Amino acid sequence: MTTVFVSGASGKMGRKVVHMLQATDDLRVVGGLDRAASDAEDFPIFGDTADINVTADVWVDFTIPTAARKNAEYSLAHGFDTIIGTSGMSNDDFAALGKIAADNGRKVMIVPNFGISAVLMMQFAAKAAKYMPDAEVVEIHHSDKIDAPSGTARATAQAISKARQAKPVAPKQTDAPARGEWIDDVPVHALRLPGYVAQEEVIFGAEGESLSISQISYDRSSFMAGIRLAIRNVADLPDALTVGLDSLL
Ligand SMILES: NC(=O)C1=CN([C@@H]2O[C@H](COP(=O)(O)OP(=O)(O)OC[C@H]3O[C@@H](n4cnc5c(N)ncnc54)[C@H](OP(=O)(O)O)[C@@H]3O)[C@@H](O)[C@H]2O)C=CC1
Ligand SMILES: O=C(O)C1=N[C@H](C(=O)O)C[C@H](O)C1
Repeated sequence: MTTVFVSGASGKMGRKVVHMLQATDDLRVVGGLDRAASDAEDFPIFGDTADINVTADVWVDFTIPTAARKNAEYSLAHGFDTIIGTSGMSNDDFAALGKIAADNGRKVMIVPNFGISAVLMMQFAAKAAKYMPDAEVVEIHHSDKIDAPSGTARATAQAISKARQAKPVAPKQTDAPARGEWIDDVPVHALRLPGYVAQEEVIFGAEGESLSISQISYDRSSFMAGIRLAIRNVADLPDALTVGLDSLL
């Protein structure tokens, strides 16, 4: 039995993760953290890390960018292998948490997207970028998402940039807001609309042809299999810091 602590337990993802854990035989939720403490569940939800009086094998965080790093600094120093789904952290945050994990003999896994369609989309986009360096990313999310662009879009842009073997031929970065945010020399466009959950399209252009790779999460259930996989395997990862789900697939 693997015990799990859910940070952001009262949020949209946190509640879904709790239900998934309660329905999974080898996983058990033993505590949660959110902005407001609660005893409405059959496990305690604490309102502050200072109040936490339970421990668990794995800490899972779905909160907000400004809270996720602080929460993980606590969890890694208090014996929890830690999985972060929260988006919006910087590469400096990733490196700092990797060091804290290593110093404490723990593992930290930071996963921009737990959905298999999104993981495959990023892999396919990296493969295409080798041959088609000109690409733009368009992501659409629900209207209460606070960070933009999404963590998935950032990771996609970074993967495209890393895989390129030639420079893009399209015009370079300009200050025109309509051209999006350039991440590692890849323009990224973020839309926020009611009715959507999460989706992304990567559009490649080359002389006389184009390629489009897209994925859609219609429901947050799309993330649960990836989260289960991460919880079951985080302790056995070879490195203190792992980014993405790819190494577990
Ligand atoms: N990697 C992936 O596959 C996925 C990642 N995400 C990411 O997960 C994160 C959460 O998304 P979502 O559930 O939709 O967001 P929600 O706003 O629904 O949930 C976030 C929860 O965190 C709580 N919270 C805020 N500050 C703290 C804190 N300091 N400590 C503990 N809890 C806190 C919020 O409380 P309050 O409401 O009171 O502020 C809220 O209950 C986002 O960054 C999102 O991008 C989402 C889906 C998939
Ligand atoms: O906020 C969300 O909902 C999501 N956030 C993640 C991101 O920023 O990429 C993952 C997924 O897109 C859902």
